[in-house]
Amino acid sequence: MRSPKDFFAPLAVGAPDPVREIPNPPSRMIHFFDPSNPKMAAKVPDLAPKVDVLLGNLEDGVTADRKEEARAGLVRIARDTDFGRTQLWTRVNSFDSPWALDDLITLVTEIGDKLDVIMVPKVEGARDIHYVDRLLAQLEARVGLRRPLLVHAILETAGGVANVEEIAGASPRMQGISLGPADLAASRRMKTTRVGGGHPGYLVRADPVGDDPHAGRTTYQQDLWHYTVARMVDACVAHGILPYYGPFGDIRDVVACEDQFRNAYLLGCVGAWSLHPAQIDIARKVFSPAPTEVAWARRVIAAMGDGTGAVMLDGKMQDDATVKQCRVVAELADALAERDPELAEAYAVSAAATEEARAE
Ligand SMILES: CC(=O)SCCNC(=O)CCNC(=O)[C@H](O)C(C)(C)COP(=O)(O)OP(=O)(O)OC[C@H]1O[C@@H](n2cnc3c(N)ncnc32)[C@H](O)[C@@H]1OP(=O)(O)O
Ligand SMILES: O=CC(=O)O
Ligand SMILES: [Mg+2]
Repeated sequence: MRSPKDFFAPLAVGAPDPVREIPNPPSRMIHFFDPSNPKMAAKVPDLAPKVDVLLGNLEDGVTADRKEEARAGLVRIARDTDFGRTQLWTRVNSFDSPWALDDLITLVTEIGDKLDVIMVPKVEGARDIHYVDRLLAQLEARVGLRRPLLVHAILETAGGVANVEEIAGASPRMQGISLGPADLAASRRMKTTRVGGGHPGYLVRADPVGDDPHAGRTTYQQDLWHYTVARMVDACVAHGILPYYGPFGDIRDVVACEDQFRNAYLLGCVGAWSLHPAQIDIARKVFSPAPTEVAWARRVIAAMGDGTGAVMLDGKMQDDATVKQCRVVAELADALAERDPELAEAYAVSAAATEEARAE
């Protein structure tokens, strides 16, 4: 275990000081693109202003014979594109692969100043984070980076889930964790071939009425990922880092995608991956609180004055705890409004409408 006293000392001479607080700009959608795919690469400049995070993916989804091209493509794109306020992330290959070492060396030395976060797949435990932590410090020192790169782990092995708390707290570089339901299903030997979402066979059934065990028994499909997402959220929040839902593979099923993203949002996740342009607006909608929720949160905050005691609002009890719940929503809305003029307008309109309703 690393001593708390030296947790914030650089791991290489000349590397930048580690961050003490994880930056939390909007990251509602982490949009994946394959830098070796010319069609996707051509869309990056147009996509940049529409997404919170663009991620150049080098791992699964990129064929083995295009790994080098993907790496070189990402270097080119990072140098040639104005990303504005949009963050640039990458997902490197897994540490047991023949490509990971060159991914890290090339990307940090060539475009380390452009990258915000390095996503690491198939993290099994703190040992994987310690490895990348030291290596990044050495590379940062070599090229003289002044800002440390942050690390994001994918939770996609049974071992990783068993060790999720130690992963979340393994380094001051830890920015967040995403659920990886495809690899995790394989690792656990779950019998689903879907990428995220529920399964018609995983259900609860209402009790029988009368003697017929088949008649009138409604079933409800369940979320296969509930336990893991909840566990991941607790591990992340306990360590001051950010939880994300990962991929939803049925691109055409925009309804189920929205439901899966919303489950994650309600449980505490700050964003999800978008694999296709069609999923960008779903994530924006789901991970931005609805104007009515924001208006309600602001009403509770206003009614609670200094935030202590108990009051009744529209028949609902409010107290010190509910005002904290409402601050989560209101603070998220303020942060998003700062970035997104459309949302700023929607939240301002809802605030004005609430004021009017109260005055009447
Ligand atoms: C389990 C995991 O690890 S998930 C993460 C790894 N996987 C990925 O990153 C997958 C990323 N996404 C993709 O590869 C693609 O979206 C696919 C394969 C799912 C579907 O691709 P297509 O069959 O081309 O979809 P579709 O025909 O609807 O695409 C429409 C257009 O959007 C483009 N497009 C598709 N996905 C993306 C994307 N992620 N980013 C930018 N552009 C995209 C296509 O190139 C196509 O361009 P065109 O109009 O110039 O021809
Ligand atoms: O990498 C993501 C996954 O679901 O696997
Ligand atoms: Mg995976």
